[in-house]
Amino acid sequence: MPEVLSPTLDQLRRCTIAVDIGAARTRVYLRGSGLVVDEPSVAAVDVRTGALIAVGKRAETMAGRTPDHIRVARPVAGGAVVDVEMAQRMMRNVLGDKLGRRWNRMSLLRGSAVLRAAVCMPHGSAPIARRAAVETMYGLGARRVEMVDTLISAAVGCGLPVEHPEATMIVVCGAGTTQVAVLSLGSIVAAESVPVGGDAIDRAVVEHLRSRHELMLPSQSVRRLHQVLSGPGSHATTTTEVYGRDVASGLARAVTLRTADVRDAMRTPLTSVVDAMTSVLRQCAPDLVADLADRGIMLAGGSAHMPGLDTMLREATDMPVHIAPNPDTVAVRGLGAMIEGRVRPIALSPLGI
Ligand SMILES: Nc1ncnc2c1ncn2[C@@H]1O[C@H](COP(=O)(O)OP(=O)(O)OP(=O)(O)O)[C@@H](O)[C@H]1O
Repeated sequence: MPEVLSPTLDQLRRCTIAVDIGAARTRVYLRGSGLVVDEPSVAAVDVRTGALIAVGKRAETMAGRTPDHIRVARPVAGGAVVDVEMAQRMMRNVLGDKLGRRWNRMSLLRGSAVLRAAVCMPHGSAPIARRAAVETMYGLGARRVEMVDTLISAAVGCGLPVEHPEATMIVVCGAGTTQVAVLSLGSIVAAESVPVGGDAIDRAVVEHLRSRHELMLPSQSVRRLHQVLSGPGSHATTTTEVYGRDVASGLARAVTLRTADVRDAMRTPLTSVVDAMTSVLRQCAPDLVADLADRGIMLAGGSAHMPGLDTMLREATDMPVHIAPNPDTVAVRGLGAMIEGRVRPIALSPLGI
């Protein structure tokens, strides 16, 4: 059971940067400066020369539109860096000189001092995933890497009172993974991680259109569809027209979709998220579950922005669901708070003294 507020807080305070390398976005917090990088985890490479053509937002816009000699690579998948070299090149590029001057100045000031980085890792990461994260950071000049469970840094980033004896529940729904935890007294009481996130929910909507309406929807259109159909003020009967390519003829065609259709499509991947939530609750003592019934669940991660997701989780669990402020950056901001020393260590007096 990982400790939230443990002696490693001292080690974290010695870190210069806090990093969250996600399947969708890479975020870097620099001590003393705040969030300096929040870019898509994407790199475009010329396969003939191996040269990097674009990274981040510019590379992401190229996806699906490139000629044969350009490959759009995503070096992070399923909560782990799957291509260390590409991740290093991408990060070096998105960081530019944001880190360089300061990182170099610090190494001069400290002589041979060890440059430390803090990285948040998805709950239950395999050793190979941890190794890949460490190697990625070594390639950027770090000489020591401290790892923190994403659920813990996200809870801190949401401002949840994790060190108190009452239970708090957090659901971090990212692009490829959803992590769920109940925390109390600075520790994770129970947690689960499922390989389902916003991307799987989007894919379910695209698949619904393909199988029910024989329409291929461009992936960029899914977000607009969510906003129109599941946003504030929409009802089950609200409709919108979506354009795509007819599966058989290949020609452009429109279909009319209802909010209820989109929600039905989202429900299938969400079943695993709800199962993970109920499994975590089952592992908790009744007193903790009673706390949660009052306080509710904090929803974080980029997919918390998805209109209607909070309502669907509320309906499925019968518990209040609150969306964290700036939910997509909570993990890196929580880690940032730790490296800045803004997180108080837990102080428990030994019994009988
Ligand atoms: N406004 C929005 N509406 C709908 N979905 C959104 C919105 N903003 C972000 N998302 C979704 O959030 C996901 C990205 O979330 P986040 O940035 O937390 O991912 P990540 O940390 O890189 O991923 P992971 O934790 O799985 O490695 C994507 O699936 C994206 O489609």
